[in-house]
Amino acid sequence: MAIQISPSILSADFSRLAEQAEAVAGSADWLHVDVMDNHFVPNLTLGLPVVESLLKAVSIPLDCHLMIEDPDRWAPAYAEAGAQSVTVHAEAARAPVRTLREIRAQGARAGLALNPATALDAYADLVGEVDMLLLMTVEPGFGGQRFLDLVLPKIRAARELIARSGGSVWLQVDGGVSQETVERAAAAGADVFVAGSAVYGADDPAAAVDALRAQAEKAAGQAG
Ligand SMILES: O=C(CO)[C@@H](O)[C@H](O)COP(=O)(O)O
Repeated sequence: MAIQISPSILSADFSRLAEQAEAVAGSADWLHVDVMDNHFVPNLTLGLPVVESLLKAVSIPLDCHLMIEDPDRWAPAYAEAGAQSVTVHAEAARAPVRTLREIRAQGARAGLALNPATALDAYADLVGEVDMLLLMTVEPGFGGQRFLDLVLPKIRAARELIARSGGSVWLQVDGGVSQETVERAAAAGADVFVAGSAVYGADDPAAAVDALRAQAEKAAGQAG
Protein backbone atom coordinates (compact mmCIF):
# COMPACT_ATOMS: atom_id res chain seq x y z
CA MET A 1 0.00 0.00 0.00
CA ALA A 2 1.32 3.43 -0.92
CA ILE A 3 1.86 5.73 2.02
CA GLN A 4 0.30 9.19 1.74
CA ILE A 5 0.68 12.26 3.93
CA SER A 6 -2.04 14.88 4.38
CA PRO A 7 -0.92 17.91 6.46
CA SER A 8 -3.75 19.43 8.48
CA ILE A 9 -4.34 23.14 7.99
CA LEU A 10 -5.69 23.37 11.54
CA SER A 11 -2.08 23.91 12.62
CA ALA A 12 -1.29 26.32 9.78
CA ASP A 13 -1.36 30.11 9.89
CA PHE A 14 -4.94 30.94 8.83
CA SER A 15 -3.91 34.40 7.64
CA ARG A 16 -1.86 32.83 4.83
CA LEU A 17 -3.49 29.49 4.08
CA ALA A 18 -2.62 29.35 0.39
CA GLU A 19 1.05 30.05 1.08
CA GLN A 20 1.08 27.40 3.82
CA ALA A 21 -0.57 24.92 1.45
CA GLU A 22 2.04 25.56 -1.20
CA ALA A 23 4.80 25.06 1.39
CA VAL A 24 3.96 21.34 1.44
CA ALA A 25 2.66 20.97 -2.14
CA GLY A 26 5.89 19.42 -3.39
CA SER A 27 6.16 16.84 -0.63
CA ALA A 28 2.63 16.02 0.62
CA ASP A 29 -0.06 14.14 -1.27
CA TRP A 30 -3.02 16.11 0.07
CA LEU A 31 -3.90 19.12 2.15
CA HIS A 32 -6.25 18.11 4.96
CA VAL A 33 -8.91 20.80 5.40
CA ASP A 34 -10.58 20.66 8.82
CA VAL A 35 -14.13 22.00 8.47
CA MET A 36 -15.59 22.53 11.98
CA ASP A 37 -18.96 24.05 12.85
CA ASN A 38 -18.89 24.45 16.67
CA HIS A 39 -21.80 21.96 16.88
CA PHE A 40 -20.48 18.54 15.91
CA VAL A 41 -17.17 19.59 17.49
CA PRO A 42 -16.46 22.41 19.98
CA ASN A 43 -14.42 24.46 17.53
CA LEU A 44 -15.10 26.67 14.53
CA THR A 45 -12.79 26.92 11.53
CA LEU A 46 -13.90 27.51 7.95
CA GLY A 47 -16.50 26.49 5.40
CA LEU A 48 -17.30 26.17 1.73
CA PRO A 49 -16.37 29.74 0.63
CA VAL A 50 -12.83 29.33 1.97
CA VAL A 51 -12.50 25.92 0.34
CA GLU A 52 -13.69 27.38 -2.98
CA SER A 53 -11.02 30.09 -2.73
CA LEU A 54 -8.32 27.61 -1.76
CA LEU A 55 -9.19 25.40 -4.71
CA LYS A 56 -8.44 28.32 -7.03
CA ALA A 57 -5.22 29.25 -5.24
CA VAL A 58 -3.38 26.00 -4.51
CA SER A 59 -1.90 23.16 -6.54
CA ILE A 60 -2.28 20.42 -3.93
CA PRO A 61 -5.50 18.32 -3.84
CA LEU A 62 -7.83 19.05 -0.93
CA ASP A 63 -8.86 16.33 1.51
CA CYS A 64 -11.89 17.96 3.16
CA HIS A 65 -12.84 16.52 6.54
CA LEU A 66 -16.30 17.72 7.52
CA MET A 67 -16.62 17.79 11.31
CA ILE A 68 -20.09 19.27 11.09
CA GLU A 69 -23.70 18.48 11.80
CA ASP A 70 -25.86 17.74 8.78
CA PRO A 71 -23.05 16.65 6.44
CA ASP A 72 -25.73 15.19 4.15
CA ARG A 73 -26.68 18.74 3.24
CA TRP A 74 -23.16 20.12 2.79
CA ALA A 75 -20.84 17.36 1.62
CA PRO A 76 -21.96 17.13 -2.04
CA ALA A 77 -21.35 20.89 -2.43
CA TYR A 78 -17.70 20.50 -1.42
CA ALA A 79 -17.30 17.82 -4.08
CA GLU A 80 -19.15 19.92 -6.64
CA ALA A 81 -16.81 22.83 -5.85
CA GLY A 82 -13.88 20.63 -6.83
CA ALA A 83 -12.59 19.17 -3.56
CA GLN A 84 -10.86 15.96 -4.55
CA SER A 85 -11.80 14.08 -1.36
CA VAL A 86 -14.72 14.71 0.98
CA THR A 87 -15.12 12.86 4.28
CA VAL A 88 -18.23 12.83 6.47
CA HIS A 89 -18.62 11.57 10.01
CA ALA A 90 -20.65 8.40 10.57
CA GLU A 91 -21.93 9.88 13.84
CA ALA A 92 -23.37 12.93 12.05
CA ALA A 93 -24.65 11.58 8.72
CA ARG A 94 -28.35 10.67 8.69
CA ALA A 95 -28.23 9.15 5.21
CA PRO A 96 -24.59 8.09 4.79
CA VAL A 97 -25.09 5.85 1.77
CA ARG A 98 -26.90 8.55 -0.19
CA THR A 99 -24.37 11.19 0.82
CA LEU A 100 -21.34 9.04 -0.03
CA ARG A 101 -22.88 8.26 -3.42
CA GLU A 102 -23.54 11.95 -4.06
CA ILE A 103 -19.91 12.80 -3.26
CA ARG A 104 -18.74 10.15 -5.72
CA ALA A 105 -21.24 11.27 -8.33
CA GLN A 106 -19.53 14.68 -8.27
CA GLY A 107 -16.21 12.99 -9.06
CA ALA A 108 -14.62 13.20 -5.61
CA ARG A 109 -13.35 10.43 -3.38
CA ALA A 110 -15.80 9.67 -0.60
CA GLY A 111 -14.61 9.17 2.96
CA LEU A 112 -16.32 7.99 6.13
CA ALA A 113 -14.86 9.05 9.50
CA LEU A 114 -15.29 7.32 12.85
CA ASN A 115 -14.57 8.90 16.22
CA PRO A 116 -12.39 6.93 18.65
CA ALA A 117 -15.38 5.45 20.51
CA THR A 118 -17.41 4.58 17.40
CA ALA A 119 -17.43 0.86 16.66
CA LEU A 120 -16.16 -0.21 13.26
CA ASP A 121 -18.56 -3.16 13.14
CA ALA A 122 -21.59 -0.86 12.97
CA TYR A 123 -20.31 0.55 9.66
CA ALA A 124 -18.59 -2.50 8.14
CA ASP A 125 -21.36 -2.85 5.55
CA LEU A 126 -20.52 0.61 4.17
CA VAL A 127 -16.98 -0.33 3.13
CA GLY A 128 -18.13 -0.82 -0.46
CA GLU A 129 -19.49 2.71 -0.53
CA VAL A 130 -16.26 4.47 0.43
CA ASP A 131 -12.88 5.30 -1.06
CA MET A 132 -11.40 6.05 2.34
CA LEU A 133 -12.07 5.16 5.95
CA LEU A 134 -10.83 7.77 8.45
CA LEU A 135 -10.20 6.58 11.99
CA MET A 136 -9.85 9.46 14.44
CA THR A 137 -6.93 8.89 16.79
CA VAL A 138 -7.97 11.84 18.99
CA GLU A 139 -11.38 13.26 19.86
CA PRO A 140 -12.09 15.63 16.97
CA GLY A 141 -11.97 19.37 17.51
CA PHE A 142 -8.42 20.44 18.19
CA GLY A 143 -4.88 19.92 17.01
CA GLY A 144 -1.96 19.11 19.26
CA GLN A 145 -3.65 16.30 21.21
CA ARG A 146 -2.02 13.05 22.20
CA PHE A 147 -2.42 10.03 19.88
CA LEU A 148 -4.88 7.50 21.36
CA ASP A 149 -3.25 4.08 21.33
CA LEU A 150 -6.62 2.54 22.17
CA VAL A 151 -7.53 3.03 18.49
CA LEU A 152 -4.72 0.73 17.29
CA PRO A 153 -6.85 -2.47 17.47
CA LYS A 154 -9.53 -0.70 15.39
CA ILE A 155 -6.89 0.24 12.79
CA ARG A 156 -5.86 -3.40 12.59
CA ALA A 157 -9.49 -4.52 12.31
CA ALA A 158 -10.15 -1.93 9.59
CA ARG A 159 -7.13 -3.13 7.63
CA GLU A 160 -8.50 -6.68 7.79
CA LEU A 161 -11.97 -5.51 6.75
CA ILE A 162 -10.49 -3.62 3.80
CA ALA A 163 -8.44 -6.66 2.76
CA ARG A 164 -11.58 -8.83 2.81
CA SER A 165 -13.40 -6.26 0.69
CA GLY A 166 -10.78 -6.23 -2.07
CA GLY A 167 -8.19 -3.88 -0.60
CA SER A 168 -8.74 -0.66 -2.55
CA VAL A 169 -10.09 1.50 0.30
CA TRP A 170 -7.54 3.88 1.86
CA LEU A 171 -7.20 3.87 5.64
CA GLN A 172 -6.54 7.32 7.09
CA VAL A 173 -5.62 8.17 10.67
CA ASP A 174 -6.00 11.66 12.08
CA GLY A 175 -4.85 13.09 15.39
CA GLY A 176 -1.57 13.05 17.25
CA VAL A 177 0.35 11.66 14.28
CA SER A 178 4.02 12.54 14.76
CA GLN A 179 7.48 11.06 14.51
CA GLU A 180 6.74 9.29 17.82
CA THR A 181 3.45 7.69 16.71
CA VAL A 182 3.44 7.33 12.92
CA GLU A 183 5.28 4.02 13.00
CA ARG A 184 2.76 2.24 15.20
CA ALA A 185 -0.16 3.57 13.16
CA ALA A 186 1.54 2.38 9.95
CA ALA A 187 2.40 -1.01 11.43
CA ALA A 188 -1.27 -1.41 12.41
CA GLY A 189 -2.29 -0.84 8.78
CA ALA A 190 -2.95 2.87 8.22
CA ASP A 191 -1.78 4.21 4.87
CA VAL A 192 -2.89 7.87 4.85
CA PHE A 193 -1.58 10.06 7.67
CA VAL A 194 -3.00 13.41 8.71
CA ALA A 195 -0.49 15.47 10.66
CA GLY A 196 -1.01 19.03 11.83
CA SER A 197 1.37 20.14 14.54
CA ALA A 198 4.07 17.67 13.47
CA VAL A 199 4.16 19.38 10.05
CA TYR A 200 3.22 23.02 10.58
CA GLY A 201 4.94 23.18 13.96
CA ALA A 202 8.22 22.17 12.32
CA ASP A 203 10.80 24.68 11.05
CA ASP A 204 10.62 23.01 7.63
CA PRO A 205 7.11 21.62 6.97
CA ALA A 206 8.11 19.92 3.71
CA ALA A 207 11.01 18.12 5.40
CA ALA A 208 8.66 17.06 8.21
CA VAL A 209 6.34 15.50 5.61
CA ASP A 210 9.27 13.62 4.06
CA ALA A 211 10.38 12.36 7.47
CA LEU A 212 6.89 11.11 8.38
CA ARG A 213 6.56 9.36 5.04
CA ALA A 214 9.94 7.65 5.42
CA GLN A 215 9.06 6.41 8.90
CA ALA A 216 5.61 5.19 7.83
CA GLU A 217 7.01 3.41 4.77
CA LYS A 218 9.61 1.65 6.88
CA ALA A 219 7.07 0.57 9.50
CA ALA A 220 4.54 -0.56 6.87
CA GLY A 221 7.24 -2.57 5.10
CA GLN A 222 8.24 -4.24 8.32
CA ALA A 223 4.61 -5.01 9.15
CA GLY A 224 3.84 -6.31 5.66
O1 LIG B 1 -9.21 16.82 12.77
C1 LIG B 1 -8.35 17.03 13.58
C2 LIG B 1 -8.70 17.39 14.96
O2 LIG B 1 -10.07 17.37 15.05
C3 LIG B 1 -6.94 16.85 13.16
O3 LIG B 1 -6.79 17.07 11.77
C4 LIG B 1 -5.92 17.58 13.93
O4 LIG B 1 -6.00 18.93 13.67
C5 LIG B 1 -4.56 17.09 13.60
O5 LIG B 1 -3.66 17.85 14.32
P1 LIG B 1 -2.46 17.16 15.12
O6 LIG B 1 -3.09 16.23 16.12
O7 LIG B 1 -1.66 16.42 14.11
O8 LIG B 1 -1.76 18.30 15.73
